[in-house]
Amino acid sequence: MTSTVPNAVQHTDAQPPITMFGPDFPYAYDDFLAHPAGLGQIPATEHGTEVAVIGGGLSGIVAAYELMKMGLKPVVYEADEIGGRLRTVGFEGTPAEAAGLTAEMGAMRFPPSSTALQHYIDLVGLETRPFPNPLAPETPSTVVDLKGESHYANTVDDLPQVYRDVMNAWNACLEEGADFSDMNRAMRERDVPRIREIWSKLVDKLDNQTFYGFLCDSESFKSFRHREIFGQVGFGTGGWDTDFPNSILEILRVVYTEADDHHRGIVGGSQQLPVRLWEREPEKIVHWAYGTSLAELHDSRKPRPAVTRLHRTAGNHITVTDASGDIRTYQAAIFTAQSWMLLSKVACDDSLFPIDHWTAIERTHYMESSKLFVPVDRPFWLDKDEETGRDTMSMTLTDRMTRGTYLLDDGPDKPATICLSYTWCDDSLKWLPLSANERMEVMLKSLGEIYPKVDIRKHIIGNPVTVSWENEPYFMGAFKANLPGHYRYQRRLFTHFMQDRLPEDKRGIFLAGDDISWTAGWAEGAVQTALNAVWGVMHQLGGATDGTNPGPGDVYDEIAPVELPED
Ligand SMILES: Cc1cc2nc3c(=O)[nH]c(=O)nc-3n(C[C@H](O)[C@H](O)[C@H](O)COP(=O)(O)OP(=O)(O)OC[C@H]3O[C@@H](n4cnc5c(N)ncnc54)[C@H](O)[C@@H]3O)c2cc1C
Repeated sequence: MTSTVPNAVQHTDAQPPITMFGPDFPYAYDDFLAHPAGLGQIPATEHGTEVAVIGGGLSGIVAAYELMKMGLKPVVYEADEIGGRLRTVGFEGTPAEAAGLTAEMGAMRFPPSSTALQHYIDLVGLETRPFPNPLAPETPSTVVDLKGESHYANTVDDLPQVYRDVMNAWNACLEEGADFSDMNRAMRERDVPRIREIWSKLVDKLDNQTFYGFLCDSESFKSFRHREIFGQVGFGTGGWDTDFPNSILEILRVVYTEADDHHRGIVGGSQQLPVRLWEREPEKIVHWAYGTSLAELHDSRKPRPAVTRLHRTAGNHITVTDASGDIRTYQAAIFTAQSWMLLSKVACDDSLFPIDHWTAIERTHYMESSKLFVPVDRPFWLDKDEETGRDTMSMTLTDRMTRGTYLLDDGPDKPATICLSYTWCDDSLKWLPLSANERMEVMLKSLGEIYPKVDIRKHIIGNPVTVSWENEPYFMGAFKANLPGHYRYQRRLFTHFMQDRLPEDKRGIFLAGDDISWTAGWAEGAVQTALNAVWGVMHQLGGATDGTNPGPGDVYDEIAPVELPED
C-alpha cells in the first residue's frame, strides 16, 4: 500500500486484481481492447469519412487513433499541445535537461487498476516505475509534519498511535457507511449484479452528502482531531481535506477502484503516450495504407488549431470553425476539452445539446491545482544525517503551504528533480498571484522550517517550472470533482454517447474526456469515455461491433448507471 491510511481490504495474491470496473458503469474496457476482433467496423461506404476530434489530449488522441483504425479520417483540433493534461516539460539550459530530466505538470502517477490506460502504455512501448508516494514500499522515507511537529517514518508503524487510530477510523467508516469489503470483492470478481445492488443503494443514500459530512456521520470519526489529521495526511497519496466539500460518491469511486494506490510513473514522462499514439502506424488498419498514422493524415503532421465555433448545419451536421478561419462540416464530432470551454472560448449553438445537458455542462465543478518543480544536482536527500542516521530529507506531507513534496531520483549522483509543492483547491489558489521564483522562495522557507539543517537551495541547478491549471488559457482547472447533488448531471454527460435516446436534432456531437468520466482526475476515465465516443460514432455511421466483443453501447441497458428521480 502507498497509503498513509491504508484501506480495509489487504491484498493477497489469491484475489483477482482490482480494476476501474465500475461502480457506475461496470464495463470491461480492458477486455474490449484486448479482444482480437477489435472495436468494430463501419460500412465500406463510410471509409475515409472525416470525423472532427476536438482536443488532442489523451481522450482525443485515443478516439482519433481508434477511428483511424476503423477506416475513418479523424481531423484533430488542438489549441495547445498534443498531450493536454499529460504535460511533461524539460528544464531548459540546465544539466538536468542534458540528463533528460523532466517534470510532470499534470498527471504523474498511475494506478495499476487503470487497465485501459495500461493497454495504450504497453501498445506504444512505454515503461513505468514505482512512484515515490508517502510510505510506499519503494519510497526511501516519509516525513509527516503537522502543527509544527515532524515525524520520520518508513512505514505507518513508525508514526505515533494517533495516526493508526485515524487509519482504523477510516477503515471502519468505509465499512459501516459504504460496504467497502463487499464492493471490493464484487469489483475484483466483476460481479455486475452485486456491484449494481450495492452502488444503487449508496447513490440514492449519499448523492447529497459531502466527504466531510460522511466522516462526521460516522461513529468512528466523532473526534474532530481525527478528522483534522485525516484531512491533512489522508489516504493514498496524502491529504484530502481539499476534497472535503465534494460529493462522497467521488471519494468512494477512488477508494473502491484503488485509484490512489500502488502508483507508477511513466519513465521519460506521460506526454509521450499521446505523442507516440499520434505517430504510431497501427499493425491492423482498415481502408488506409499500411504505415498510415494520425500525423500522416494531417497537414505538416500537426493537428488543426483551436476550435472557435461549433454549430449545427443542414442535415444535422456539425460545422467546426477554427482559429485559422477554416470552416469544415462533419457528420460526427467528438468534443474532449473541458466542458466550460463550450461556455466561453467556443461560440456554440444552443441546439448542440439538449437543455439538461447544458445544465450539466454549466454546473461542472473543477478542482484547482498547482505544482512547482526544481532540478537539483543529485539525490542529496539520501545522504544520512550524522546524528540520527536518517535520510536528510524525505517525501514530505505537511499542513504548511507546500502540502506535498516529492523527491524524484534518477540514480545515484545524477541530476534529480524535486516537486517542491503539489496542491489542490484553496491551497493551489494561495500560489496563484506569485511568480515561479516567488513561489519557490515561499516553498524553500516552509521546507527550511521542517529541515533546518538542509540547504536545499545550494543543490538547485536551474530555474523552477510551475503551473496553476486554473490559470491556463485552454484548461479551466485541473480536473472535475462533483459536488453533492451532481450525480444526475454526471450521468447525463457520461451517457450522452447513447445518442439513439436523444432527439434526432441533438445527435452527432459526442462528449468525451476527463469531465465526462465517472473518475475525473484519473487518465483511465479519459480513455474509457473516448472508447464510448468511438462506439457512438461507429454506431451513428451504421457500423457495429463483432458479436464476440460487444462494445459499451451494446451492453448499455444491462449495466446503465442507476437513474435517480428528477422530481
Ligand atoms: C494536476 C493534475 C494532476 C493529475 N494527476 C493524475 C494522476 O496522477 N493520475 C491520473 O491518472 N490522472 C491524473 N490527472 C488527470 C489526467 O491528466 C486527465 O484525466 C487526462 O489527461 C485528461 O485527458 P483529456 O483528453 O480528457 O483532457 P485534456 O488533457 O484536457 O485534453 C483536452 C485538450 O483540448 C484542448 N483544447 C481546449 N480547448 C480547445 C479548443 N477550443 N480547440 C481545440 N482544442 C482545445 C486542450 O489544449 C487539451 O489539449 C491529473 C490532471 C492534472 C491537471
